[in-house]
Amino acid sequence: MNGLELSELPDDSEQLGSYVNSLRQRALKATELSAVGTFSDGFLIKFLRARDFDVDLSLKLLLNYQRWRRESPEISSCLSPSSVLGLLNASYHTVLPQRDHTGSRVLIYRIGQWSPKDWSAFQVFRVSLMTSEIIVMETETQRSGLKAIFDLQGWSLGHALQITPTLARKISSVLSDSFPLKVRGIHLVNEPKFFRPVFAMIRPFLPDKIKQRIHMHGSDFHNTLSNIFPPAILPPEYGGEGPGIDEACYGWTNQLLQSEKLLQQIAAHPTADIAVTPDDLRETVSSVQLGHRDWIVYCVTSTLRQSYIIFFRNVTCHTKTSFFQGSL
Ligand SMILES: Cc1c(C)c2c(c(C)c1O)CC[C@@](C)(CCC[C@H](C)CCC[C@H](C)CCCC(C)C)O2
Repeated sequence: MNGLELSELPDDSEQLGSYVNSLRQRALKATELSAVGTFSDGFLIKFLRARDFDVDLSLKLLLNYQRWRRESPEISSCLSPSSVLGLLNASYHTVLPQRDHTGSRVLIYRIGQWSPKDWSAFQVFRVSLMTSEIIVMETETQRSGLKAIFDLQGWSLGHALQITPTLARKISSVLSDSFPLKVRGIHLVNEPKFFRPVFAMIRPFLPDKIKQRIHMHGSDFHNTLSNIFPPAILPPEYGGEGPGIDEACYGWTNQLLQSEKLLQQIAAHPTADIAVTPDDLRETVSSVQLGHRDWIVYCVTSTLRQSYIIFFRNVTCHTKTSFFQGSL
């Protein structure tokens, strides 16, 4: 089976097991000296899918991801959507509700809505990292990657001064080999002439493959964008017939806010499965009792938006009702 066929298989299929185990062994060897304890299957599969199940390349990506996070605590240690709520409420960013015709997620960033007086480039970068961590949990996004539209209308000296050479390096790293997402296209629109010097800092560090995927559309982008993306999914502001940009931004802001806890866990334990506490469960037992005999099996979707099957044996009425108080 080739990488693309493997990528189509679900996370729990047997054929993936040997790839997951060999990446885990090599990652544990390579990170022996650091404090990383375990790697969950789900964590490793993201890196395998991102590199079409080439274990060498997946390992390299995984180590780069760890290094990037270690070297960028100013960005990666605080993944809290509520800490950048002002930016989100200004309609700076959205992930469109619908994928494009190839299955890619479509992201929009509107630089003009970022006031550089109020928000540092680190905070702005965190928005991208939060979105990336959320969408990379989706199997379909692991397979089909993302496309981003950057609207540079309103790009000013104040913005440019925030993009230091160090930050430019960090931008090129996440775009090339430090995050397990396939970048399928970057579309710049409304880019002014004086964006060029900033782009010139980022470009030299990008591999050819990514360079070729960056397109400059200028201010006459309505037609060109709607040739690339199905018009039905794009907001009218970008030449489509989908929901308006403010509505789309509002929708994604809510998704991010709902993921606050999940992002906190990713910032603290990026390599582990998401841990669930009784508190997470108590709020949202949307469950069915599947089994009987001495086992009681519940299927639970937690506030962290992951599903769990929970097995109980010999449950007394008391523990059951207190654990699921008010929810069943
Ligand atoms: C995983 C991942 C991350 C984390 C990511 C992006 C993409 C495509 C990813 O796949 C794109 C945006 C970026 C690099 C954050 C950028 C934050 C800065 C502060 C925005 C300033 C504006 C840039 C000067 C505009 C041009 C950038 C393009 C050439 C990418 O974060």
